[in-house]
Amino acid sequence: MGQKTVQMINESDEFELVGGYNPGIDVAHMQGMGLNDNVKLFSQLDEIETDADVWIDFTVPSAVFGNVKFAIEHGIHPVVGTSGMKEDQIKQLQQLAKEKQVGGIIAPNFGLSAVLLMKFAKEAAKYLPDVEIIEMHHDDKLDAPSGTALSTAQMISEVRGDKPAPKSEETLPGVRGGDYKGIKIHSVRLPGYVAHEQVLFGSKGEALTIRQDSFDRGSFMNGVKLAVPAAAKATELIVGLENIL
Ligand SMILES: NC(=O)C1=CN([C@@H]2O[C@H](COP(=O)(O)OP(=O)(O)OC[C@H]3O[C@@H](n4cnc5c(N)ncnc54)[C@H](OP(=O)(O)O)[C@@H]3O)[C@@H](O)[C@H]2O)C=CC1
Ligand SMILES: O=C(O)C1=N[C@H](C(=O)O)C[C@H](O)C1
Repeated sequence: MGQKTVQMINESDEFELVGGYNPGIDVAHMQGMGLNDNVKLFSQLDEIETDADVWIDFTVPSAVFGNVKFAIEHGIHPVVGTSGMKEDQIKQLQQLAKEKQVGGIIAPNFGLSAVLLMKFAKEAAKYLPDVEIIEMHHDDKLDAPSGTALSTAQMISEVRGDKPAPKSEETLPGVRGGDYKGIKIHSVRLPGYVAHEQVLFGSKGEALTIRQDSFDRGSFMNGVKLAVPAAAKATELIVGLENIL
């Protein structure tokens, strides 16, 4: 995603890349990404000195909270794609953003198909409250469930409330998947996959399946392009791309 972001910025007339950060910085690799000579590279958070307006974070679940906190504290508006942040961490960052008046955007998914899937699933759950989610990703993904699946479950539970999933004895532990307020989430990790999600609704005598597929990681950049100017003028930390579309 870092490479796609650099490519998108280099091709844009609106944005300029002024810096890059990676604690395990590999200069040769970064040079291969087509960075200009005036792009400053940093390998330690506390060494970052920049007049950047926006911080785009596609990193790892263990680092994202610290990165975004640093950005807000230094007046840089965050655009966050990294998954795996806990609800209380997001709340803390929202509070900090409010105090500092440095807003930004956290988007579990920057792909339009995924944003629409979440909206449609929330609508469907009003009428079809029995639902399970299957998310499918490449086998390098560090976290499970995906941020998108968790966000889908959160949006569905806003309209249907808590509803326990049917009880069944697991003769193979974990076989019924994770449980978010009664919504079962199943995470598939396979080579060849990119990012995909299905939301399955069941009812008496009928069913509805909503599916989205991200086949190319460049597709997430459409959402990032929209998020950057919106984040730069935001005074609070917005969660969900749908809130700026
Ligand atoms: N919201 C969205 O639309 C999307 C979100 N994502 C999410 O974005 C994140 C990144 O995905 P992806 O690019 O596939 O993952 P990768 O593992 O390919 O890239 C993560 C990068 O973060 C670097 N990194 C590791 N630790 C830190 C740190 N402490 N601070 C800064 N950088 C660090 C890694 O460097 P090194 O290799 O040297 O360890 C690596 O370059 C994931 O959480 C993923 O779920 C992905 C796609 C779309
Ligand atoms: O790791 C990925 O690839 C993706 N991560 C995000 C998530 O956890 O939902 C978004 C998209 O699914 C791709």
